[in-house]
Amino acid sequence: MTLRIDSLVVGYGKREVVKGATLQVRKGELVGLLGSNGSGKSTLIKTIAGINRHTRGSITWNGGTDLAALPRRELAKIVAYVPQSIGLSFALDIKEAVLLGRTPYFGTRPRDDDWDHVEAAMRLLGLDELGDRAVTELSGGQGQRVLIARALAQDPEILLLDEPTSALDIRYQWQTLSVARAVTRKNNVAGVIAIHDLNQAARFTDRVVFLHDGEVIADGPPADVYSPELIKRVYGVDVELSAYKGFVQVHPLSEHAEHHHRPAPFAPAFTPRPAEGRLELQA
Ligand SMILES: Nc1ncnc2c1ncn2[C@@H]1O[C@H](COP(=O)(O)OP(=O)(O)OP(=O)(O)O)[C@@H](O)[C@H]1O
Repeated sequence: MTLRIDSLVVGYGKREVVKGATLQVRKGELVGLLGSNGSGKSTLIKTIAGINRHTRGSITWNGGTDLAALPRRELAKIVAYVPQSIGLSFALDIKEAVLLGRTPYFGTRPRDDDWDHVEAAMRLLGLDELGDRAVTELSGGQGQRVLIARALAQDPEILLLDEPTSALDIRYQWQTLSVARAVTRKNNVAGVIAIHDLNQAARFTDRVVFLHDGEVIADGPPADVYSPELIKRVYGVDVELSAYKGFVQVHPLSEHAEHHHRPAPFAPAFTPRPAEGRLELQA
């Protein structure tokens, strides 16, 4: 019951971007994919989703199903993918857009069961409040929530989220990450989320995998994996770690932040006046 990615190589033209990545995601687990801009996170996620093709290695599910060899409709019953960018250009209302997630399951017409999935997904993402607006009229964050609802309506076994919270305000960031966390656990889904916020990754994921220049350089629970050395290597930033309610948290150290940690320079409250042979307090 595992998504296995073995020695995966993916490139654009002759340029390799994912360079032999190996990782696994078990059912019920949410894995955070971390790494600097351009490290290969989206490329890896799109390859699992069947959008990019790998040149070497393998992607298997449940001990042997080669995901890259599945017909598109069969793949869509297993894998749901939420892209980084919005791109909702069809003249559909919200409900119809979420219903697109059910197309692998019905023939010409959706059944009651399909609508049940649509309504449940809309409720989870707070979309029922938005009524029957056209998706082209939604804000960036509302559109992002429609895409996530569409992926959940798909009732996948593998859920791939590429920076799903980048356009969301803090309320919906937390709601979306909580939903991703809950859905992977409750529905026994293998979840992968590319995410930039190290603190949210620590809060919501079971495990983090760091990609660095297309290679996996760390893999494990955030509290075990995060270290100032690793973060310096990946992002070139000096950080300090702390614990908050049992979660590891990362604090970048700027010149300014370091200044606050230093004791104030010693300033005597009085000045000796040797000429007069005694000490006087300064006013
Ligand atoms: N369609 C493409 N054609 C050519 N090169 C691409 C394409 N998409 C991505 N790349 C290159 O592949 C590398 C990895 O990009 P990718 O989008 O996978 O990184 P990422 O880790 O998701 O980055 P970010 O954090 O900025 O989203 C980058 O150098 C990028 O320029």
